[in-house]
Amino acid sequence: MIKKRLLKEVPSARKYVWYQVGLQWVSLLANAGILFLAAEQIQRAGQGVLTHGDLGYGFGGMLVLIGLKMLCASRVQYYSHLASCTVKNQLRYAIYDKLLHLKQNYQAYVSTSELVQLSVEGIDQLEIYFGRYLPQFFYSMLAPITLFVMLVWIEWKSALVLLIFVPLIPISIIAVQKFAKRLLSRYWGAYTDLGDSFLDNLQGLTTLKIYQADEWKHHEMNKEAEQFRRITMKVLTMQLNSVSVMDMIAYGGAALGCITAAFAYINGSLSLVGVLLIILLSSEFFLPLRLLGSYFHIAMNGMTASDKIFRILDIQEDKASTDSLTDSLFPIHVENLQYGYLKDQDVLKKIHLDIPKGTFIGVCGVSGSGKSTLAKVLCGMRKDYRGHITCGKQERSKIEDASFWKSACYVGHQGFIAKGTVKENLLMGNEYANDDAMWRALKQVRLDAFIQSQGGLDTELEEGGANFSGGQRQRLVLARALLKDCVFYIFDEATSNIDSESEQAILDVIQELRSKKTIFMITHRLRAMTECDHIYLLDNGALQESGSHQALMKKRGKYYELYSAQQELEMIRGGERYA
Ligand SMILES: Nc1ncnc2c1ncn2[C@@H]1O[C@H](COP(=O)(O)OP(=O)(O)OP(=O)(O)O)[C@@H](O)[C@H]1O
Repeated sequence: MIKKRLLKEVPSARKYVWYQVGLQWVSLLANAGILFLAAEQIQRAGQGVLTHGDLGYGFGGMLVLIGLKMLCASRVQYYSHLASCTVKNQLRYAIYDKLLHLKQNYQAYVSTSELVQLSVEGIDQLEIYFGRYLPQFFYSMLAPITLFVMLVWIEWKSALVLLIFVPLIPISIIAVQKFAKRLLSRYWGAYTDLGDSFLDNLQGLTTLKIYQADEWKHHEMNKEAEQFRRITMKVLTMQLNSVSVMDMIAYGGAALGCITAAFAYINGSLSLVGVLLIILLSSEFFLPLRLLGSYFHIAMNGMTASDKIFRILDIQEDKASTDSLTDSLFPIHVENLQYGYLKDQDVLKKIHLDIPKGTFIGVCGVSGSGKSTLAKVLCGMRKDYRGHITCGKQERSKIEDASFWKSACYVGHQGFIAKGTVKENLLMGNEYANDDAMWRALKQVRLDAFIQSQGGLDTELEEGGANFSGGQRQRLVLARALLKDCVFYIFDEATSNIDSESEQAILDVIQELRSKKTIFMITHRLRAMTECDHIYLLDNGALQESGSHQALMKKRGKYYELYSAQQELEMIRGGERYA
């Protein structure tokens, strides 16, 4: 019923839990005092001996105790809030910190939507665990014992009856716990799956509309949502049933305690004050546990979410990647490289390749041959490879990413563009770049005239650069990469899915760069490869051919076949265009 790891994870929230328990206990004593004073007044009134002095003393005392109770209640709220805030802050910080340590690699372990759900709603559920459930847990142990100690002096039989019924409530909670755990695990599974599908479908809505597949996806989502609704209803039913059982125990126990006290009063072994006190306090025996039971289900939800949060926090980071790049990045030497996303399914198979300083290296191959995977491994996004990648004399997997990225830059086919101005996006490449340098870079990628016409460097970009065309976005990404001015550029399909004018502009820039930098270019457009110093052709994850464009063409192997087929296709397209 208590998760020790959660308590350990947020030590600073623990003191607020104890403060709440203490204040609730003081409030219980105050309540007992109020009831005692009220019972005493009633007895005196019944005996006809109630004086003005008694009334003043009784009501005055009750007012003071009511004030104390109110103060305790407000402080309990305050500390509950503090406990929740501390937990939320610390756990969200821990997740964020973990993500920073996992770097680009985090998606290998957890999907973005699951991460968002756990960090937002999952942690919100823990707010109740710390803010309400935990203090209530300890208080509901303390309250019946305190009341028993008080009432046992008044009438031991009634006190014992009340005490005996109390443990039945936690027993009923424990009985449903096992079932609840399984059910809540399924609930969270359905919830994160639905979140994944929702995000996926939202991102691909345009494509779904184009293929008129939105209706079909709509039905799929409805099915998933229905599954989620069913499991949610099961969770609610389980919670309501369990609350009903607890109510039966609580009210049954209180009633039995009251009946025992009433008999004692009739027999004359108990005073009126005693019987009134037992009747009025009997519900206090059960109320804390009854409340604990209703918090328990929400807390269980949080505990299940916490299992998933701990799974993220427990991901083993690449502790080995702590070395700075001490010497030159070059030559980069890849030897016997093997890598697979899944166990026993290698996507890269015993690859050997060299990237000497100042060379222009090309990698090609049909779709799915492993080109992007090779780039990911080279960039350190996947470090659990077998074989060797040495940068100078250092193993790539041991080099800290920040140190690697000081010398290198990666340009993929969909570079990240942040909401903000063109200038802000360019400054990401080099925070010290001045306006002249930015205009030079924009000119190099042939985007200067367009940016000028839009309002200059302060032109606003929407999220993801949505108000720019695909080609303009890609040229902006390249301008940013140029401003970085590093020694090693990795281009991974940097010209795919864009117009021919933008493609040519990007290829021209890469050509210009080759005299000054080391370039590793992945593309399936073989026309762009003819100027490479060395080309590697991958086939099904293995290195099939390598050499210069001329040597590979002479060889008349796979490269020749692919190149000739693409040339033919382009000629046909060209013919069609001019027909
Ligand atoms: N995250 C992933 N998890 C599991 N398998 C993956 C993942 N990414 C890629 N793969 C698999 O690895 C293989 C190589 O993919 P990769 O993206 O490296 O190919 P590629 O040559 O770059 O293809 P393309 O030219 O189409 O981009 C494919 O069979 C693909 O299904």
